[in-house]
Amino acid sequence: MAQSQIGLIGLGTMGGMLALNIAEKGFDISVFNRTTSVTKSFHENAGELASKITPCENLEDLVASIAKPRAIILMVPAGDPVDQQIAALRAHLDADDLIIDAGNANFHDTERRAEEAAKAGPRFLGIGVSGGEEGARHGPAIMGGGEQQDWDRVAPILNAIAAKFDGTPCAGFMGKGGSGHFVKAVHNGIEYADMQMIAETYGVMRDGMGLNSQACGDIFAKWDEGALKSYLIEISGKVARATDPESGEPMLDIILDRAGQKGTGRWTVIEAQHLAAPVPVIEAAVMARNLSSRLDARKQGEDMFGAAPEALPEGALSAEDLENALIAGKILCYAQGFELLRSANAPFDWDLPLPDIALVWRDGCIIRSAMLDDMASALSESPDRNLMYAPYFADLLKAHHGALRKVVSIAAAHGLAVPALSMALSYFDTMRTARGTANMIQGQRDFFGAHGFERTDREGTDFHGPWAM
Ligand SMILES: NC(=O)C1=CN([C@@H]2O[C@H](COP(=O)(O)OP(=O)(O)OC[C@H]3O[C@@H](n4cnc5c(N)ncnc54)[C@H](OP(=O)(O)O)[C@@H]3O)[C@@H](O)[C@H]2O)C=CC1
Ligand SMILES: O=C(CO)[C@H](O)[C@H](O)COP(=O)(O)O
Repeated sequence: MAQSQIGLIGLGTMGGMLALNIAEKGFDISVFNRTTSVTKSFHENAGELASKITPCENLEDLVASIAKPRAIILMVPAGDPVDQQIAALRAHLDADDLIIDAGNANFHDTERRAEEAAKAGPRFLGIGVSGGEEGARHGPAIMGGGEQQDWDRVAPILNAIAAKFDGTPCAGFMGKGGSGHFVKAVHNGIEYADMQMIAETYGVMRDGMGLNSQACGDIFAKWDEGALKSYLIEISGKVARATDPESGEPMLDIILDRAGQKGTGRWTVIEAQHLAAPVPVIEAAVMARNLSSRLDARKQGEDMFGAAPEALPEGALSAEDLENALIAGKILCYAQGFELLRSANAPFDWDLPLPDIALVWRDGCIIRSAMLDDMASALSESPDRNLMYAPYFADLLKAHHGALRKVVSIAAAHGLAVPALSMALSYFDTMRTARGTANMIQGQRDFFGAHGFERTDREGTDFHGPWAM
């Protein structure tokens, strides 16, 4: 019997769809799931793709059904499940077989697993996959990390299943170790920030401008025809326009305002702090998700102080102001994400291909957006330049930072919380202020701790002030 070209473990939301995608592209695939009934129903429902899929009830059968050297994708939750699967597989695999973790792993875990694999085998590749269920089925973006030879071995399959932008696969090798999962984490950090800023504009429209969900959805749909064209704006419009079949109410009106999270945004800001890389928009987005879960405390605050949001005066803000503010916020947030990627190169001895990352993100992934093609061009021209200083994006910022300031200031004056947009504005203002206020910090540090400071009028690093104790 012919053996499969690849195996996959974990037939959940992502794994099931990836397996169908792989089969559809003409590859024979063996699949295994912890719960056997899932494997059976997956195969029964695979339709005409079923003949390309070998369902397996245990790991021995899975391994035996794959051609050597084997490649097996793991699509299970991050953390212990991945380690458990690797440990279970190790007993059945040869040293030159390849385990591919395609989940959202913390890249530190991927680094560790790559080191363990280098010592004891089997081989190991960590790939970030983005696009959700639909992307996994019809074309995700894929960010690989590990040994180039292992990427090359499975690249024909990964390129075939990836989304295509003008015919180019949205899949790329990012470098060694955990670099693929690091790039995916930063992708998710940007995703958090993008989603949060969109949610903030929705809040201004709903609470400040008194628009209903349908009207907000119509505005998002219009924005999706302009500079903001992106998957997240598109689905925001669809979410806002949807009606709950049970109650007949707008879906948005019956969804609780408590956002879930699986940890990738948090990983991104923790790592950014370790690297001293400023990503304030992403930090604000993670903070906002954390605050969203404090439902009781927020209710207590509203009872005590009165509800914050106030209706805006007629004509105070237009949908165009919000659109332009979002354009500026989006550029600044992506700029921070790419700066974070760059700042990881030296400490991890990576050479992350920033222009290629922008190319990979152009389609298939959750943050795909019309701007990414221009970002790829700007990064190709000058990979070391902050995106906000690239002429194309600098011109957009010059045109739209006024709208960002208007939205943030009017929102603040009327109790409409816009933390991510505010952070985008603060970042922008800080990054165009040659003389900031850290001289005061240095004076304070020297006063209480004799930490020393630099002077504006002399060379040297260890000056002290005439502080009277
Ligand atoms: N959903 C999404 O949009 C995206 C998810 N990801 C990542 O992909 C991975 C899978 O996510 P998703 O498909 O959404 O998750 P699901 O919860 O839909 O599926 C999880 C799968 O993992 C299996 N599983 C769970 N725990 C274990 C375990 N301890 N040992 C073995 N198998 C286990 C489940 O098997 P069983 O049927 O037995 O429970 C199931 O097949 C995660 O790392 C996630 O972060 C990445 C990109 C997008
Ligand atoms: O990786 C993804 C999209 O790119 C997953 O959907 C992930 O679960 C999103 O993160 P969170 O669950 O924390 O919102």
